[in-house]
Amino acid sequence: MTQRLTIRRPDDWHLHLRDGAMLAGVLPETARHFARAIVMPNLVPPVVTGEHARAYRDKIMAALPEGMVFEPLMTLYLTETTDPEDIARAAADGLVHAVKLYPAGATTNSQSGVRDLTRVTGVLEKMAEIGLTLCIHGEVTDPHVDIFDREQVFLETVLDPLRARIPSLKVTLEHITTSHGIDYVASASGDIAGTITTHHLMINRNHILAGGIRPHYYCLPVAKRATHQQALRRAATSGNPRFFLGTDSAPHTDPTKEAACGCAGVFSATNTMSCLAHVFEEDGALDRLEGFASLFGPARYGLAPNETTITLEKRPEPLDYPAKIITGAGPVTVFDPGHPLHWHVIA
Ligand SMILES: NC(=O)N[C@@H](CC(=O)O)C(=O)O
Ligand SMILES: [Zn+2]
Ligand SMILES: [Zn+2]
Repeated sequence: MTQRLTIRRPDDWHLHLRDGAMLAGVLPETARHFARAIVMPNLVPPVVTGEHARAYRDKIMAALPEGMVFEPLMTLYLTETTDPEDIARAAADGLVHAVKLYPAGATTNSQSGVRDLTRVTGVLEKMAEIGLTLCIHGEVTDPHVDIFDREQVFLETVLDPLRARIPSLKVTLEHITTSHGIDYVASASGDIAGTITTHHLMINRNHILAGGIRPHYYCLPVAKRATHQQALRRAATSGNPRFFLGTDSAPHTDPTKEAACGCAGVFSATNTMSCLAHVFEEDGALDRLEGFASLFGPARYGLAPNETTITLEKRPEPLDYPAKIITGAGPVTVFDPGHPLHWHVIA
C-alpha cells in the first residue's frame, strides 16, 4: 500500500535567501514547497531599517519565477544604533515580523551585530511592548569558550539574564543544537519558542569530522554529539508547539565552502521536506510533521496556517535530487542526508 501524507503547506521560520544572483538561484528551491519564510537579514550590508526591508522584499518578489506563490516575512538586523520607532513602524505596517539578534562575530555576516546588550535595551523594551519577536542566534562569542559549548554558555550567561530583565519579550531561540537549548525552551516560563533545522535532526559532529572533514556539513551553531541530536529529534517529534521548523538553509558557493577557511552554512531548501518526512517516519511520528512544519510556527507568529496543502508519497525508488544547484553566483551543494530519501513531494 502506498503511504501518502497530506499536510498544510509548510513555512520556513528561518531562511537565508541572500540577494543578487544567489537569490534568483535559491528562491525557487524554497518556494516550490513552502508558502512563507522568515527571511534572515544578514546581507552585506545588513537589512537594518524598515526602508531596507521593504526594498529587499521587493527584490525577492521580483526574483520569484512566474507562477510561483511565496510570501517573504521580513526581519530586521538588530544593531546598537537601531531606532525603536523605525522598528515599531515597520511592524505596524505588517512588513517586519521579527528582529534578529546576532552577537557580533558569532556567525556569517554578524560583524554589525550587538556587542553590548545594554545598548539595545530601549529597542527590546519597545519590542516587548508591541509584541514583536526577537529571533536569536544563541552563541557566545568569547574566544575562550569552546565552540561546542557556546550555545549552552549563551543560555546561562546571556539569554536567561536578558529574559529576566525584560520578561515580556517574545523570544525565538534559533537553530537549537543542544539538549540544553531544548530543555531551556521547554521549561522556561514566559513567551519563548525554538526553531530546529532539518540538518541538525540528521547529522551530528561525526558527520563533519569522522573519516575526513566534510565542509558541507559545517554550519553554526556547529552540530554537536549524537546525544544532542537525539534530544533535538525528541523535541521536534514531540508535538510540543514551542518547537517548530526553521531550516536555516544557508547557501554558500562551493568554492567558499571547500576552502582552507570555509564558510558556515548548510543548504537544505531543495530536499528539506523529504528529509523531514524520513526523520518523522523513522521516529514513528509522521502524524506530527504537520504541527512541526505547518502549524506551530504560524501560531507563534500570530498568522493563520496556510489553506493550501502539499502531499508526500513514499515510493520504492529514491528521490532524485541534484547534488548541487547551479546559481548565477556559482554552484551550491545540496544537503546530503547520507542515505536515500523515499518520500517524494508529489503535489
Ligand atoms: N547557520 C550558518 O552556519 N550560517 C548562516 C548564519 C546563521 O544562521 O548563523 C549564514 O548566513 O550562512
Ligand atoms: Zn545563526
Ligand atoms: Zn541562519
